[in-house]
Amino acid sequence: MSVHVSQSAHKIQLWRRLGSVQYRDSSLLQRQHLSSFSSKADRNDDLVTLEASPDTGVATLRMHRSPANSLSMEMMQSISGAIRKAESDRKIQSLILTSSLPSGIFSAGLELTELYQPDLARLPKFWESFQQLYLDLYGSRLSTIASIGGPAPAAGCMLSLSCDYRIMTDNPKCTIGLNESQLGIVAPPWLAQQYIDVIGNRNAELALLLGTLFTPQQALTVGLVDELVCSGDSSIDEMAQRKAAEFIRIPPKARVAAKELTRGTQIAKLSGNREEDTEFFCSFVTTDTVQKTLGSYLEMLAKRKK
Ligand SMILES: CCCCCC/C=C\CC(=O)SCCNC(=O)CCNC(=O)[C@H](O)C(C)(C)COP(=O)(O)OP(=O)(O)OC[C@H]1O[C@@H](n2cnc3c(N)ncnc32)[C@H](O)[C@@H]1OP(=O)(O)O
Repeated sequence: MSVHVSQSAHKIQLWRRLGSVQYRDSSLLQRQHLSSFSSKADRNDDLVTLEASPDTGVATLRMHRSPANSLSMEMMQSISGAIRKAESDRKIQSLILTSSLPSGIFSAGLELTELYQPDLARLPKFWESFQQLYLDLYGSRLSTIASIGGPAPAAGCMLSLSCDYRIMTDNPKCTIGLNESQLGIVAPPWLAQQYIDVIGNRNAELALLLGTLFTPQQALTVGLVDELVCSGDSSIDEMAQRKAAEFIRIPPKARVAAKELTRGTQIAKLSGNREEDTEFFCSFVTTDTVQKTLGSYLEMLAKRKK
């Protein structure tokens, strides 16, 4: 236990050092105009759908925030709300998390307009919603299955890592991983720890440094996903339903206790450190250096599209 705490404290210090030393004294934001990245608050609640089936004990949470299921504050709150709703139904034991966007994109990660030239009053609430989503999904009493039919970079990968089981479509265009370093940012310690726990220290170290996005085959090899579905095989939804049924056959109390064994420490750690984590995020993301790099990344995305 004490080893865990000291390792985590060290990680937080490393994260903080990136903000306070490398980017010290750079508090003014560079304002750049990027017309295609201008949205901020979502106007409606129609971002996710929850379909619960008391007969099977399985609920399906479908994300459909067009165009890429990027995680705005409202989107994260909607997902958290749907997880809690499913949990409140005692007949539900399993949750499948998936996308219903026609493009198949699972989630493009954090909504970049929340990070770039951010609304400073909204920024802490945005980050708290991200923490809350992690706590709700990673700590859920439900068995959770990510059905990943498209790309899942950065916080999209976090959604998958927070589930108990990950099934992905075997299409090389669908990549997954924590690519933050490519954007000039770094994953928070609790997200990096999930990565380490799932793919091992060395794989995580290299992938975090390089911002690697794994193809499905590579993701399977490093253990980032548990199973691949080839087109022509049974559908990814059917496979997710089958896996959910397998989890449901385990007595729920034992299943939840087993989850607590592997996740409890990390969940308690973030729960006790939310304010500090938020303060660090807000000061880090608003530095000149991070803002410039995010601006360039957004331009690159817009150009790539053209
Ligand atoms: C400072 C400390 C912060 C620490 C935080 C650490 C935790 C998490 C960080 C993040 O999650 S940052 C987000 C990282 N995400 C990405 O790098 C993904 C960027 N997007 C893509 O690579 C691609 O869009 C895609 C997901 C692979 C899909 O590619 P595809 O070719 O199918 O579609 P596109 O044409 O590129 O995109 C469609 C549409 O979506 C918009 N979009 C994509 N990603 C985002 C996003 N993250 N936020 C906002 N908007 C996004 C893209 O601009 C297109 O919009 P339109 O032009 O169609 O309006």
